[in-house]
Order: sequence, then C-alpha cells, then structure tokens
Amino acid sequence: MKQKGAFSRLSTYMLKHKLLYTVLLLITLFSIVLDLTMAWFLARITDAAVRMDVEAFSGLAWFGGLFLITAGVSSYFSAYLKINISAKIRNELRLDLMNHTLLLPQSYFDRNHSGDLLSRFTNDNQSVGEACGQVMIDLLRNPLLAVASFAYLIYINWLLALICITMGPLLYLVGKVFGKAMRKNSVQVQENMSRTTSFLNDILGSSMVFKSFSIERRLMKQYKGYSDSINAGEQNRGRIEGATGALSSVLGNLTFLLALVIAGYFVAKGSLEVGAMIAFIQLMNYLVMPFSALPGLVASMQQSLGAAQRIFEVMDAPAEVEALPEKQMQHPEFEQLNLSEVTFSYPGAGKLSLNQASLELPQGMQMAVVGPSGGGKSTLFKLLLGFYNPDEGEILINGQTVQGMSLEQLRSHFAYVPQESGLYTGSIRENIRNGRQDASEEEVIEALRQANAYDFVMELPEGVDSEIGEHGSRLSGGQRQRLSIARAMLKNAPILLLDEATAALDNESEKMVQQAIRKLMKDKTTIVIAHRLSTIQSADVILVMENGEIVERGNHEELLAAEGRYYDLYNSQLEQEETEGKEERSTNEEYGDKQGALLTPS
Ligand SMILES: Nc1ncnc2c1ncn2[C@@H]1O[C@H](COP(=O)(O)OP(=O)(O)OP(=O)(O)O)[C@@H](O)[C@H]1O
Repeated sequence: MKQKGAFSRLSTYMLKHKLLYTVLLLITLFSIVLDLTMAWFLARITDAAVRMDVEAFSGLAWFGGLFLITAGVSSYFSAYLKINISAKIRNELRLDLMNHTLLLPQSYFDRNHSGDLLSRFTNDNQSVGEACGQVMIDLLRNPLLAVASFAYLIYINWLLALICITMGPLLYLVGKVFGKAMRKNSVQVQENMSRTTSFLNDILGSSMVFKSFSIERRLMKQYKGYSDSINAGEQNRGRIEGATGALSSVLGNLTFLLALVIAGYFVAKGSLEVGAMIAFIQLMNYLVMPFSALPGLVASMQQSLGAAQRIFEVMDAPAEVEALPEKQMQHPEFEQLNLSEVTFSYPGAGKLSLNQASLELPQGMQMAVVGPSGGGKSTLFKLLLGFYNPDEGEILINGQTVQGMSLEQLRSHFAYVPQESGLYTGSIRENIRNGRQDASEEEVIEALRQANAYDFVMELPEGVDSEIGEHGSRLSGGQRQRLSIARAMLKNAPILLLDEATAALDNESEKMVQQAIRKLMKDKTTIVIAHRLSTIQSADVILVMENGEIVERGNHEELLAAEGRYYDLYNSQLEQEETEGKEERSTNEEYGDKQGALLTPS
C-alpha cells in the first residue's frame, strides 16, 4: 500500500468529523486574519507615536485589549479542537485495529511478534493522531498565511514585497534538504522503538526466566544496544534539527535585516511611512516563516502516513472470520468426530507436521495422544480448533465436514485446557466467566468446586474477586491449571481437549489437578495430550504420534503387548521415574541424616 493509499484511508476517518474540521478551518482562517490585524495594529501604534497623537492611544489600548482576548479565545478553541479531533480519530483507529486483530487467524500471531503489534497500537497510533490534528492544520495554515501576508505586503509596497520574497525559496530549500534527513531519521527511530518494545514485551513477561537463568547482565547488554540505538537516532535528530534551526534563524535574521534596510531606505526616501515599515517587518516574518516550516511539516506528515500504513497493514491482513462472534454458542449436538487422512504443514515450513492422520472419536470416548516432542500432538489440536486448515484430507463432526461450518460453530464443540493456563489479568470470576459469559454466580462457584479450586479461592482475601496478576502470576502453577479447568468446565462443550502441562507439579498439587481433570473428563468425549503415560492408562484409545504420523493405536494393554513405540516410551519413562524416585529418596535420607546430625548432641 502506497502512502497515497494510506492518506485516502485516513481521510475516511477524517471525513467522519467534517463538522469539527469545518469549525477548525474557520478558526484557522480567523487566526490568519488576526495575524494580519496585528501587523496593521503595530502600524497604527507606530504612526500615532510618530505623529505624537496622544489621544489615539486610548482607542488603540481598547482595541489592543479586545484583540488580545479574541486571540486568546481563538487560540483556545483551535488547540482544543485539534486535540479533540485527533483523540477521536486515534480512538476510532484503535478500536478498528483491535476489532480486526481479534479476527486475525492464529497463523498471523505465529508469524508476527506481539511487541511489534503493540507498537502499532501505541507509537503509530500516536503519530497518526498528530497528523490528523496539529500537522494537518499547520500544513494548511502556513501556505495561507504566506499568501495573505504577501498580498498585504504588495498592498503596502509591491516592489519591497517582490524583493523580500526572494528569500522564501531559499528557506524552503533548507527545510526540504533537512526535512528529508529528518524523515529518514524518524523512520529509523520508529523501527528501533518497535524492536525495543518487542524485546521488552518478551523480557518483562517472563521475569522468572531471566532471574532463574541469571541472564540479567546479558539482557541489560542487549537492552543497552537497543536503547543506545534509539539514543543515537535521537541525538542525530538533535543535530539535524539544530542545523535546520541555525540555518533558518540565520536566513530569518538576514531577511529581517534585509527588510529593515530596504524598508528604512524607502522611509528615508519618503515613499513609506514608519508605521508601514513596522507592519512590513512583521508581515515579512509571516511570509518567510511558513517556507522554513513547510518541509518539516511535510516530513512529519509523511512519517505519520508511514505509521498509518503500518496500522492499515494489520487491518488488511486476511481475517479468519468476518465479524466477532455475537455470543458464545452452547450445547451443540455431538455424535462423532473423524479425521480422514489429514495432512498439514505450517506456511513456509518445509516439512509435514501432520501426515495422513486419521482417527475416529465417537461420543463418550476418552482418547490420549502421546509421542516424542515435535511429533504433531499440538498441531492436531490446532487443526481441530480451526486455527489452521488441513492441506489435504478432512475433519468431520457428525459426518459433516468442518469446512462448511462457521469457526464459531466449530469451536463451540470444544472446551480447551491449554498447557499454559492462558489466564488474563483480572479477577478469578472474570477469568472463569470466559468459559461462558452468561454463567450465574452459582455456576461459577460450582465450576470452581468441580475443579478443586474452590477452597484455595475462598482462602484468598477477596475470594472470586481476587486479582490474579499478569497471566495469573499471583497463583501457583497447580492453581492456575485448576482455574483453567474450571473455565473449561463452565463452557460445558461436548469434546474436551486437554493439553497436559509438562511443568512438574508437587505431588499434592498434581493429585488435585488430576482429580479435577478426572471430574472434567467424566462422561465427556476427551482427547488428552499426555506427557506422563501413567495418567492415561485407562484411556479407551491411545495414539502414538511421531513425525506427524500416527504410528500406533490401541489401549494401554494392547500397545504394551505389541512391544512397539509405546512400549519403548512407557519403559523409558518408568525407568526415568524410578531413577528420579531413588534420587528423591536418597536426597530425603541425606537431608534427614543431616537433620538428625544437627539434632544429635555431640
Ligand atoms: N507455528 C509453527 N510454524 C512452523 N512450524 C511449527 C509451528 N508450530 C509447530 N511447528 C512444527 O511442527 C512440528 C509439530 O509440532 P507440535 O507442536 O505439533 O509438536 P508436539 O508433538 O505438540 O510437541 P511437544 O510435545 O513438544 O509439545 C514440529 O516439527 C514443530 O517444529
């Protein structure tokens, strides 16, 4: 999308505020009239002083007072309207961006960094807002002020006006050269900001990781690199702005002196009044100032259009559905789920993540999926939930291909318990209600009870109103999982997709979570991704996935008897658990011995 495209897209937002823009434009025109009046007023005062006309001063003082009040009021409304319009447009853009972001497919989030998205919501949005208010009006006002001043100058003395306007293009040239450098610089600073936001987003969201790995120094060094690059860009901007300011000021002063010398000459010759000379000098400022300001304004408009382009890029990314779901669908009929030779590879990935996967899941069946890391277990869930579509093969619910269903309808069949609990900042009640928004208080409490979460929630000072922090950071891992289970229970969908957390919980916590999972699975059709094989021995069917293929299927006994991949996995895990058990026992004994030694008097 070209910047022109960004501008026309942006104008649709601006046109919604035609009335406000019209008022703002009228005030802007009025402020130009006020500027010219100022020049006229200076001329009148000077003439009265030269003529020693004392009587004229009381009238002039009244006029001056009125002028100041009018200018003040006009300046207030101009500033207020500029901010008002730009805030409204920023708000509308933010909402549209959020609305579209929520409609984007999972593949978009897999490809793009959340920090980059964040900077489009913040930095870019801010920059576009400025363009629609201050920058836009200044871009209109400056040329108009220059033209009006020039007309007035010609009225005072056309020869003088023509001599003085020669400075204008010179100032414009300076502004243009530096404006280009400024634009390049601001694009660079914006990119560095976006990189830094992405970095901060990663780091600040995982404080426990950097603390536990003691990588604070490395992170500090990395952040210093990012921060220094922003600093270098800003220092550079200082140099560019300094040079522009210095050159503009030299040229401005030169213009002033030129105007003074030439006008003085005309006064000395008797062809110009002193008052007119003062007005002339003032008008000269109005005439040449816009020339130096314009290139900078054009540069910042271009920068803002770049920012708008980044926002529209997200809005143009294909959405997975056309509109946000009206409400959560409930209790769809369910008889059977089938996967028929489903093959899939992630966009851009060279290899298959699912290869000819077929399965049959009738109502009430409890299915477990196991296998080595990277085998395709989570990918299977992603396809079931409609995050991605199969490249080949079909997914069918009740014999009907899911391709023909709306995503809302498809997802209403599943209650998903992800590996990371996926809780949001907010209260426990708000988080549980994400399972079903219209759930009553009793239903929320019942879900908490079923998920073995009720007791710990009630022990919190504010019960279900307790805030759980970023991603539930104020809770333990097991507590987070139980809340995630309660949320799924409340949804009460026919098929439960459970991605067992790999994070080790302590025995007590694990028992509570397992209990909650069992209650959740009761009478439910379930597919569980299991990392601990001990938890899924009673499953009706166990699928073993490797390199995207279902390489074995059967129940626990059948698979053990077959002595294949499951048998190997099971035995290696058993061995591992035994070794860990031994290590744990010996640690406890050692610890016990030490305690004993400490307690035994020597
Ligand atoms: N967003 C993605 N883009 C590209 N490739 C991906 C993506 N997600 C997963 N993969 C690849 O797809 C394959 C299957 O991954 P998947 O996450 O389904 O494995 P898994 O069996 O769930 O592993 P684990 O037990 O470690 O969670 C892997 O080779 C992985 O690298």
